[in-house]
Parts: sequence; structure tokens; C-alpha cells
Amino acid sequence: MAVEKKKLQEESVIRRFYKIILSWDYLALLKEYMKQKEGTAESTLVKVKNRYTDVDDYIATYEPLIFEEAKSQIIKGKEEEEVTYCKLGVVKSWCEADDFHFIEFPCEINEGESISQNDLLLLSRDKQFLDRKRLPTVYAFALVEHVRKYFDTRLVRVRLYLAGEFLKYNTDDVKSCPRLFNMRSHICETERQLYFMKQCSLSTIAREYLAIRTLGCLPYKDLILSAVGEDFGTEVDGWKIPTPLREYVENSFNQYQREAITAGLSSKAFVLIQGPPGTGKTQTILGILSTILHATPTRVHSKTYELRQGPQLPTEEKQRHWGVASPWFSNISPRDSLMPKDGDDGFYPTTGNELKPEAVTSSRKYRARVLVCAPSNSALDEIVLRVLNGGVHDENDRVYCPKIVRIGLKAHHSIKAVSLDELMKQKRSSANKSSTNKQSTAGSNDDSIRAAILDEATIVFSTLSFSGSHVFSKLNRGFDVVIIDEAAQAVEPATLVPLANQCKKVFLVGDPAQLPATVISDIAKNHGYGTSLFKRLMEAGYPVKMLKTQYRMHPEIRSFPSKEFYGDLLQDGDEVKSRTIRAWHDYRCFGPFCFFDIHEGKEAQPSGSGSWINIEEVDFVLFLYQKLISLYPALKSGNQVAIISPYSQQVKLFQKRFEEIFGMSAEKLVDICTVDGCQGREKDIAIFSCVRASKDDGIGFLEDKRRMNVGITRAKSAVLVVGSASTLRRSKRWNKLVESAEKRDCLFKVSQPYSSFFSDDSLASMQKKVAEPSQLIGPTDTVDNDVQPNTAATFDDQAQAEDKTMATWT
Ligand SMILES: Nc1ncnc2c1ncn2[C@@H]1O[C@H](COP(=O)(O)OP(=O)(O)OP(=O)(O)O)[C@@H](O)[C@H]1O
Repeated sequence: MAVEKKKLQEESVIRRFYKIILSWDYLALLKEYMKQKEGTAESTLVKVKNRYTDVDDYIATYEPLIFEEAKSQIIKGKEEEEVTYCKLGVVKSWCEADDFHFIEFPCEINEGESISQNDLLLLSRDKQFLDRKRLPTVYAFALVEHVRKYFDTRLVRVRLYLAGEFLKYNTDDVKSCPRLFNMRSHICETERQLYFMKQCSLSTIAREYLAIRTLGCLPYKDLILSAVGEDFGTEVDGWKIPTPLREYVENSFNQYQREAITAGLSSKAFVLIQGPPGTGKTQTILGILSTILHATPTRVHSKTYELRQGPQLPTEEKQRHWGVASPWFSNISPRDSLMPKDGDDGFYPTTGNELKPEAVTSSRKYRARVLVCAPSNSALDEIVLRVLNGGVHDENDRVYCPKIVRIGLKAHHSIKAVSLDELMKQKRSSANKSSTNKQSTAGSNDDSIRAAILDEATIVFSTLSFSGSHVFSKLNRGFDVVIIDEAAQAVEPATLVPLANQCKKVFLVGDPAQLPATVISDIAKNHGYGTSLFKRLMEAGYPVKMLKTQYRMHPEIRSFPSKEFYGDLLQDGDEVKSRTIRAWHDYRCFGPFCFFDIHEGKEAQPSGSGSWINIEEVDFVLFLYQKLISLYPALKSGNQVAIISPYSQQVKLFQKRFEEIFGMSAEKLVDICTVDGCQGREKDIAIFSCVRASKDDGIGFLEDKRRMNVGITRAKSAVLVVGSASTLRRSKRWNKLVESAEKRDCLFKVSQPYSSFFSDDSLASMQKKVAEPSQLIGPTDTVDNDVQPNTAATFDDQAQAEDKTMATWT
């Protein structure tokens, strides 16, 4: 009954969301957007706060922000879409229901085009409107309900709201509007022609809207609103980690990771874990999974109980103890009835690794069911792969591959074996085999197969957005625990989406000192919409477990970001220094940390782009890269070098120049990416091109400390920053970086021609006095100190190419 009520409430929230958006006037949105660009728009938005008095206060803040973001997605999503196509549909049928109009029309969908459920379309009676040649009078937004096969084409069903335009978000008042009235008369007749254009998908934002509107149903809503949580005490007493597993945790995790893992067994609803770069966030999540799946309530192990009841307690007793040990445990009995007494129930085979698949024994029936989420497919697949490759440790410290399912679209091929689609294929074929034997098809339909797989899974993986999809609403069992990786890279409403799956315990793992979520609307961003739930709780004083030992960077790379972004708290893991020493450290100009002052460089803005380039920095980096690979040829293979820039146009320029000079696709040699695109990655060497170089101007979004943090913490052995010292010194933070390089004698002022900076004499002057050859490791086995002509291009070729490119650009 309660479930039905919840469903009805959700449906009404979503209907209201669609009504508001579908009532919007596209031309008015465009006007508003232009005003915003000119800075003349008036805003009634409220800034995101650290704490909210009640659910109404929360909704009053977030609802307008979500709609603002939706407007930008409609306008900008369209602006940035590479191919926009205007298509023709002829009304085949129409009807009116629940305040909406529904129409169906057949339509050709060509290669490269896609229209799917929840896409927002702009419909118009006149083609000229969509071609922007004439002001229209009959147009409206429409939402795709479904797309079905229809003879050789597709039949598209869309929903429109034509009653009038909404005046405010918090009332149901609408103002009648001729545009919508005209559209109503036009579509309520078959054979009428309509032109339409896809604007954007509303799936994700609709789920986020639903999440904020149903916040009041969450068991920990007060915690989310007030951001108050008690300090971590010794509340793990209720749980026993079996000795072999405890020893594994003690031996394999550092002190901070262990604290985060044991905090996971506390009765706290929310556990926040901050993981600065390379501090083993993913490793810690694997540790949490092992303990949370295999710890048992202390009282189940108590001697008196065993004496009284025998080792096998009655089911109800066991359940009671699980409940006492942790109030977040909510899904014990369904698993009990689903699982066989002993042995594997044939869920799916191994995935090519050496690990044993999970065998379900009676003791394993009592344990948490976990949902692991991440904001993006790539971040999610990274962690799925780690679980697949590394497995989890059981109560006897045996490693095995748990029953996991990756739900959603675009799963990476490396983890396909555990994607829901793949598992369904397997189940379908085994169901078909058995149905031919038994002449029965019962249970073989897709819905029941899907439900069976998801019910059996111990860990389900999904993006934040997909966890709000209909697949989840059909689950028989919810989740006890939700772990959200990269939680600081999600807007708060996105983080709330998976929490609706009945879980009582939430782990937010991420790093607010690195880049936040992408917010399309500048106005919403300025009102704090990009703030993650993690960051808000942390700023409000909610306790955070911070991982402080890093295993990635050479200590000389670690020192500046540690001071600047982490209160000087970062420590180096054992042997990090010896593992990150490389042959190129023989020269001061090849790291571990350097700043190259390209003082003659000039920033420029390619016309029509808001982005920046700096040709001199590109030229210098090409010399730098070529010198490195000629001295250390092993660097040519295996993509060990990253070239990073905050500006997408600079990234494009690097790609173009690499292709010109090396005659092959740049990504075969190096990883060239924007700062925003390289978060989470690591390379042996990272070259960072700052771009901004002017006499008196500012440095734009390069100033953002989170961008700086991500840019300079990707490298294991060398971070080589290339920029204009005089420009960067105008920023307080960048000035500190330049000064830090100066103090450490690794600031190099570089003048043209750049080839002379890397001449034999110049390099000899930068050779360190005491080399440590015995400590050299890694891809330097083939060290060769003679300059080798490169397979693709020599220095002279490069200098010529540089001249050519200069000519093209000037
Ligand atoms: N306790 C530990 N002892 C030794 N090595 C460790 C430990 N924890 C993590 N590592 C190593 O540190 C590296 C980084 O770990 P991991 O990938 O889990 O970090 P991360 O914080 O998720 O990284 P990122 O910053 O890229 O998100 C890995 O090579 C891992 O094996």
C-alpha cells in the first residue's frame, strides 16, 4: 500500500516537472539566455546554503536552480550539438489525457540521428521557424514517450502540455497563451504536418528533480538538511570482523584507510571519505566491500549464545542481531528466502580472471546488499574493473569474485561480462535450453530474468543517473548500503537519486579539493548549484575521514599541492620516492617538478571560441617532448606522457601539431587532454600548459584552485609546468607555485629559439652533479644518453614544422 502511495506521489511530481518545462516558450528562453550573456538578466534564484531549516526551505532553493539548469541544457545543449536536424512528421493519431496531449507520428531516423524516450523536441507548424528564418506563431516543446518500429520507419509518441504557461514553480497557476492554443488546434487533427528538432534529453534532470521533491521520504532527511552528524566514536563494537579478514585489513591498508573502513561499520548513516590524488580511494572502497559483506554482528558470535542456542541460531534471532548491530541493515530476510542452502546457484561464471566465483553458503545469506554508484560511466567502470580484477576478501581472507551486475548504458568492453545485458543473454540462453527440455517457457521473459539477476546480485553498479531508472523501481529488494565514488563530482540532486533505493547507510567517497560537477548554466553555477553534497556537508562541519598517505607522486611533486590544498597533511607511502625516481631526473629540467617560464609567449583567442591558445607554449612543449623521447626512447611507447591544458583550443592545437610532426594520431604517442578530462588519471610525466600570457589581464578559470590541483597531481615522476611567470604571478596561488619552483632551483626562463634550450651544452649545464643510477627503475631500462633521431621527425624537421605552423597562425 505504502509502495503504491509512493509511486503515485512520484508520478505526480514528474508530471508537474514535465508540465512546467513543456509549457516554456523557446523564443523567451533564447531571449533570457541572451540577456544572461550580456549580464542584464535579473535573477530571483537563492544561493545554496550549508544548512536548511526544513524540506520546504530545501526545495525552495533547489527547485528554481534545477529549472535554470534545464533551461541551459535546452539552449546550450542545442548550441553545442554538432549535427542538428529538422525532421518532418505527419500526425497519425492524437488523444488527450491527464492534462496532456499525446500525438503519434511516423518518422525516418537516419544513421547518426537518435531519438529516444525522454528526449525533448521542439515542434513547429512551420519549417521556417526551425530554420530561424521567420518568427513563428505555432510551436511548443514535446517530450518523447517512446519510439517504436513502424513498417520501415519509426513511430514516435510525444506528450505536450498545451493548457498554458506556468507563471511560478510553486503554484499551479498558468497563463493562457495563443502559441499553445494554436498548437492545440493544429495537432488535434490527423494528417497535419509538424516539423521537429531534438533539443536535449530530460532523463537525468527529471530524476534529479524527483530526488529533491521526495527528499522528505528519506530516513536521514534531517541529516541532509541540517548537515549535523556526531563524531566517529567506538561504535564498531556491534560488529565482529573475522580474524583472518581483520589481519588482511591490518596488513594491507594504512592507518587512514583502516579508519575509513571501520567507520563503515559504524551506525552513522553517512560516512564521508576524502581521498586526495593517489591516496587509495578505490582500494579503500574494496576494503569497505570486503568488511561490510563479511563482518557479522558481535552477539551472533557470543559464547553464551552459542552455548545456549548452538552455533546455528534460529533465523529470527539472527535477524534480530543483525538489526541490533546496525540499524542500516534492512534486507536480510528476502535473501534468506531466495538463496539456496549451500553451494553456488549458477548466477554466472568467472570473467576470465583467476578468481573463484561466489559460492553462496548459508552463512553468506545474511549480509548487506550494496549499490555502488559514480557520476560517470568511465568512473563507474574503473571501479567495476578493480572489483573484477582484484575481487573481495571473504571471512577467511580468501579472494573471490562476488556476484556483481553493472546496470546501464555504455559499459566499457573490459567489464561487459558483468553488464546486465550480457548476463541476461546468458540467462536467456540457459532458460531456452531448459525450456526446450521441459517444454515450458515460464520465467524466461525478460522482466523476470532481469529481476532474478538483480535479486541475486550482492553488488550492483550504476551511474548516479541510471539508479533512478525504471529498472530500479522494479527491484524486489532495495539496498542496505550505497557507496558513491567521485561523490564530489556530482551536483547534490544527482547524489540524492540512488538514495531513494531504500538504503540506510551511505558512503560518499571523493575529494572536494578536485574538480566539481559540470554545471551548464552559469547563473545556477554562481548560485552554488555545482556544490556537491559531500562539499556542503564537509563545509558545515560533518566529520570526514581523510586518506592522507599518497602512493602516486614523487615527494617533490606532492609537496606543493599538499601545502596548498591539503593543509600540508599528505604523507608519502613507503617506497614512493624510490618507485618514482627516473633516469630523467639526472637533468634538472626533467623533474620531478619544474616551471618553464615562456616569457615571450602570447595568449590568443581563436575567433568564435571562448577558449584560448598559446602557440609559443605549444612550440616549446614539442621540443621538450621530442628531447625527452630521444634521450629516453622507452617513453615513446605505452602512453606514459600526458599533455594537459585547461583550454580545449590549446588541446586541439597540440593534437594538430603532434599529427603534423609525427605523422600519426597524437593519442598513439601521448595523452593530450583538458584538465577536466584528466581527473582520475595518472601518467609517468605530465606536461601542463597554462596558456594565459598577457601584460595586464587576469588568468580566467585557470585561477580555480581545483583545476590547478588536478593539473599538477597527475604525474608519478615529473610534472613540467609551462607558462608565463609574469602573468601567473598576478594570481596569488600561481605566484606561490612559481616561487616554490624558484626556491627549489627548478624555475627556467626560456627564450626563443627553443631548440637552444635543449642543446647539448645547455643540457650539460642542467645535469645534476650526483646521479643515482642504482635507484633507476621503470621504463628507463633502455636509457641512452645520445640524442637519437626519432622515427618520425628530427629536431630540424620539427623546427621547420614550427615555422610553418607559426606562419599559418600569424
Ligand atoms: N595501503 C596501500 N599500500 C600500498 N599501496 C597502496 C595502498 N593503497 C593504495 N595503494 C596504491 O596506490 C595507488 C592508487 O590507489 P587507488 O587507485 O586506489 O587510488 P585513488 O585514490 O582511487 O586514485 P585517484 O586519485 O586516481 O582516484 C594504486 O597503485 C594502489 O595499489
